[in-house]
Amino acid sequence: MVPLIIDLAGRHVVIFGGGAVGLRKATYFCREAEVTVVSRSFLPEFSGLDVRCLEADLSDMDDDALAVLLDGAFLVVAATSDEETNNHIGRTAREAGALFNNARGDGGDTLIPSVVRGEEYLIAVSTGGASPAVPRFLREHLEAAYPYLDAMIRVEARLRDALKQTVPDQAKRAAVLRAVLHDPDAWTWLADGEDRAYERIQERYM
Ligand SMILES: C[C@@]1(CC(=O)O)c2cc3[nH]c(cc4nc(cc5[nH]c(cc(n2)[C@H]1CCC(=O)O)[C@@](C)(CC(=O)O)[C@@H]5CCC(=O)O)C(CC(=O)O)=C4CCC(=O)O)c(CCC(=O)O)c3CC(=O)O
Ligand SMILES: NC(=O)C1=CN([C@@H]2O[C@H](COP(=O)(O)OP(=O)(O)OC[C@H]3O[C@@H](n4cnc5c(N)ncnc54)[C@H](O)[C@@H]3O)[C@@H](O)[C@H]2O)C=CC1
Repeated sequence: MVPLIIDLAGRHVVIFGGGAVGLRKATYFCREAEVTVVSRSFLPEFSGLDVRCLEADLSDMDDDALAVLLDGAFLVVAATSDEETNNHIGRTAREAGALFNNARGDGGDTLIPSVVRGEEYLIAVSTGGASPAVPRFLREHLEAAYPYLDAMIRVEARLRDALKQTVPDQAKRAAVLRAVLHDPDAWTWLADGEDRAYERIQERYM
C-alpha cells in the first residue's frame, strides 16, 4: 500500500454502520465529501454531522438494492458489527468500481490513518492494520510535542525567501534552515508570537 492525499470535494462516500466506528469515519470524511451513512440504528451524535442518514437493515436487502446504494460512490466504508455483512459490502463495492475500507473483516484496498493536521501540514500514521492503537498514540504524541509547528513552518518559509535573496550558496541556505529547526530557542521564541520570533531568528542567523 502507498499513502495518497486525496481531494474528496464533490465525491460521494457511503458508510455502513451507525455505531462509534461509523461515527468516527463519518466525522473524518464529512469535512469535505458528500457522506451517506446506511444503518439500522444511529448514535445520537450523527444528528450533529453534515451527513445523510439512511435507515435500512442490510439483512433484508438483496444485491441489486445494495448496488443501488453504492451507485456513484467513490469510496465505500463498511463499519457494521457484522464481519460477513462488511465483506459482502466489500465485494459489491469492488464490482461497482469504488474504493473500499473495511473496519472489520477482509482487508479492503484502503486504510484510514490517524491524522495530525495543522493549517500548514498534514501527517498521516498507519501500521497497516497491525496495531491501530499505535497510530493514535503517535498522533497524540505529535500533537503535544509540536504546538508551534504551524508557526515554525510559516517562519521557515519567510526565512527561506529571505535567504534566497541574500545567500547564493544553496548548501548554506539549507544549513541555516536546518539549524533554526534544531535551535530550542527558536521554538521557545514562537510562544511570544510569530513576528517577534522571526526578528530574533534573523538577528541570530542572518
Ligand atoms: C485496519 C483498520 C481498518 C480501518 O478502519 O481503516 C482498523 C481495524 C481495527 N481497529 C480496531 C480497534 C481499534 N482501532 C483503534 C483506533 C483507530 N483505528 C484506526 C484505523 C484502523 N483500524 C485501520 C488500520 C489502522 C492502521 O493503519 O494501523 C484509526 C487509525 C483511524 C480511524 O479509524 O479513524 C483509529 C485511531 C484514530 C485516532 O484516534 O487517531 C483503536 C484505539 C483506540 O480506539 O483507542 C482500537 C482498539 C485497540 C486495538 O484493538 O488495537 C479493530 C477491532 C479489534 C478488535 O475487535 O479486537 C479493528 C478490526 C480488526 O482488527 O479486525
Ligand atoms: N476500524 C476501526 O477503527 C475499529 C473497528 N472496530 C470494529 O468495527 C465494528 C463496528 O464497531 P462499533 O461501531 O463500535 O460497533 P456498534 O455495534 O456500536 O455499531 C455497529 C453498527 O452497525 C449497524 N449494523 C449492524 N448490522 C447491521 C445490518 N445488518 N444492517 C444495518 N446496520 C447494521 C448497527 O445498527 C450499528 O449502528 C466492530 O466489529 C468492531 O470490532 C472496532 C474499533 C475500531
